[in-house]
Amino acid sequence: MRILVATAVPAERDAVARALPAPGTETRLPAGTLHRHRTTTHGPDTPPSAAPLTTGSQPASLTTGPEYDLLAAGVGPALAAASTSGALTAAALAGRPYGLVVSAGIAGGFLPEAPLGSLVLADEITAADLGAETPDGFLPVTDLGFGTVTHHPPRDLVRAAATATGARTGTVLTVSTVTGSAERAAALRALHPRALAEAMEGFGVAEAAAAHSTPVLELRAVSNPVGPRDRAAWRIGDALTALTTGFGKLTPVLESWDPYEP
Ligand SMILES: O=C(O)c1cccc(C(=O)CC[C@H]2O[C@@H](n3cnc4c(=O)[nH]cnc43)[C@H](O)[C@@H]2O)c1
Repeated sequence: MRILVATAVPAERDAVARALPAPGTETRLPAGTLHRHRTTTHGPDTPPSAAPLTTGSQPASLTTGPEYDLLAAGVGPALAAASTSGALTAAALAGRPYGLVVSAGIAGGFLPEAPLGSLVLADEITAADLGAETPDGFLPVTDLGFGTVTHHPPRDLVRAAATATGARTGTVLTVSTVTGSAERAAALRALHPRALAEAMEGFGVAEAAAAHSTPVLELRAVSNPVGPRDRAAWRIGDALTALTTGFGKLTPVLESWDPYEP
């Protein structure tokens, strides 16, 4: 299976890359640069040092495992959607479509459920503020008769991935504005009681994946609490380390996942 992993920034992409065994090759697209990591399975006669990285004329004891394309897709839902869509379209036109898209990166966590350094897996990827303010409160665009505000990753995949990584599962919100006050954090939780984390790309990545009928997953490592802004208190390094560790535990699950299994 080919898997597209979309992060916001290169530091997050590189944190994911550190969990993958093979060195990446780079492919330029109009929408960004894909860093390709190919996993291989070695038979008893093929020491890893002798294994070629290309798929052409492989020895019988070497099979090609899943291929991961890592993309720093940009910050925010619109750029993330555009970049992800570009990569999905390029793959489809090349006759090598992706079987799964993963939105990965750091996030703000709602305390106490999602503490700093913890992992969160989305069972719902929700656009938190896509809608309209009315005198009676916020209305999602779906209540206005448009589009969608939530995407659901495959339930069996979320369950297996959470078991393997130790991540908590719940709603991951996508916002265009990072929350900066206790009042806004409380308002978001009132609207989305199952929310564990907020980030800025998941819904955009999921919209692009849905347009290509491709399943999506969102994995986040918590770098800061959702609430009053205190950038100096963000623990980005710890979150990137947690992302690497979590992604390393996730790969066997992705590699054994059968999208057609009921
Ligand atoms: O400065 C750095 O070294 C650095 C390294 C990795 C990532 C960053 C970012 O600033 C990533 C921005 C990205 O993170 C998500 N995020 C993190 N916390 C929150 C939050 O509280 N609310 C919303 N989004 C958050 C988000 O997806 C951003 O795109 C810097």
